[in-house]
Amino acid sequence: MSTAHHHPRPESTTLADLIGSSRGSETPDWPDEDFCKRLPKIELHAHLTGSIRRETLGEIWRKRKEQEPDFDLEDPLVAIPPGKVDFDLTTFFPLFSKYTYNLVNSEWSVEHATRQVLCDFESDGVVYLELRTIPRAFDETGLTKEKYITTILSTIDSFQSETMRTKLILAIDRQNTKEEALDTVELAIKYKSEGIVVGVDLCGNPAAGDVRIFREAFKKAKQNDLGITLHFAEIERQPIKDELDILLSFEPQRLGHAIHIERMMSSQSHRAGNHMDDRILREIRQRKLCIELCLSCNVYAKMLPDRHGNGNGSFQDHHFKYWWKTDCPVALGTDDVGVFLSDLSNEYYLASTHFRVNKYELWHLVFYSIDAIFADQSEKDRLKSLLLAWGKENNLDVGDDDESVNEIIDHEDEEGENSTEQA
Ligand SMILES: CNc1ncnc2c1ncn2[C@@H]1O[C@H](COP(=O)(O)O)[C@@H](O)[C@H]1O
Repeated sequence: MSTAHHHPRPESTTLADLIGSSRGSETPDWPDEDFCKRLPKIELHAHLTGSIRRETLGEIWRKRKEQEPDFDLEDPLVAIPPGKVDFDLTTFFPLFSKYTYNLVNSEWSVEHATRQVLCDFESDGVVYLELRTIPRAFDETGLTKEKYITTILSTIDSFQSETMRTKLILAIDRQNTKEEALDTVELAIKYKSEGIVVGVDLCGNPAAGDVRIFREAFKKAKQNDLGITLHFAEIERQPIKDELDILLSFEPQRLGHAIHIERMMSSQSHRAGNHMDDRILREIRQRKLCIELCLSCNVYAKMLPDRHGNGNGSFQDHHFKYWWKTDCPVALGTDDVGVFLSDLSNEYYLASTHFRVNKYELWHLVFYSIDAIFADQSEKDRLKSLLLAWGKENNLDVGDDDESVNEIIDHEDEEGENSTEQA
């Protein structure tokens, strides 16, 4: 990757060396936590309900208890103990369906929780945020899907500032019906003109659902100029054989997680006879789709294949290692910071320490992902000038303008094709 040409990486051999050197004063190229916090960041993969702090759930729970002493949902401190992050895919989804959705189910609680989520992203140095949420109706409080969304939209609207701009993606749950998916797209179309709703996502339990039924919904989203991002290959065996082909036929600009598609990482699967399809990988790289990567989520939820033979995949096994050297933009994201307890600056710090990403390269990751946001050109321009100015102030060799940075990006594009094979 050409950025490495600008800033050769020291030949540290162990992670301990690397973490040590990144904190040492002799190697100013290595980011520390403060750098990662100050770096103006873009968050493109954050689920609203999964981003709610446990303390906030506690506040909502206590208020509810005051109003309804018979309210019998467990205290969040018991249901989701402080510090617990080891949810796997079988315990993770029920956390929402069995707990959070029974608590955050009224206009007040949705607004209160959304406000806290926005505050937290802003104070972590996020300058552009795309939150996503599945429109949900709550019969017990009479909150309709539309009211749920308009409550979030007005909270976002009242929070907009020069420091952080927020957009909203409406998500289709893999367990939705065809009609429910179409309704979600209709809602997105209806609110798009107000400027906050920018796209549609497909998420939910990756072991469930048949994505073929969503063809029409995504076609409609595309026709109406909504951005499309899809959770992709989160598990090794998709519920239907050609799921990944079908998802690519929805013409997404971005893919979330994109874990189980890389041949280089699947030698064990090869032996087991479920080898990944290089065609899918090539297609993604040819289209230069933006890959939204969530390190802590994937490690804590044990979603990564074990490549070092020491149990579940660790940070070093993360496919960030692969993607950040391709010409596909990589957008680091938190996924569910309320569950995995790692904020976006920490995700940058983790990437930097585990994969030897220097300050310039970290900055470049953000810069290169700007074109993958779903907002319009004026927002992209704002972010580019902000990043360029910040890079200069912090003595990064960012070039004089947007174009000189893009020259580096063009150079990377030429390298793209071959590395699929090397991989
Ligand atoms: C491994 N990571 C993930 N993979 C797939 N879907 C995920 C997810 N993390 C969260 N969600 C989806 O987002 C909902 C919570 O936010 P909202 O109520 O919509 O705001 C969850 O119910 C789940 O369907």
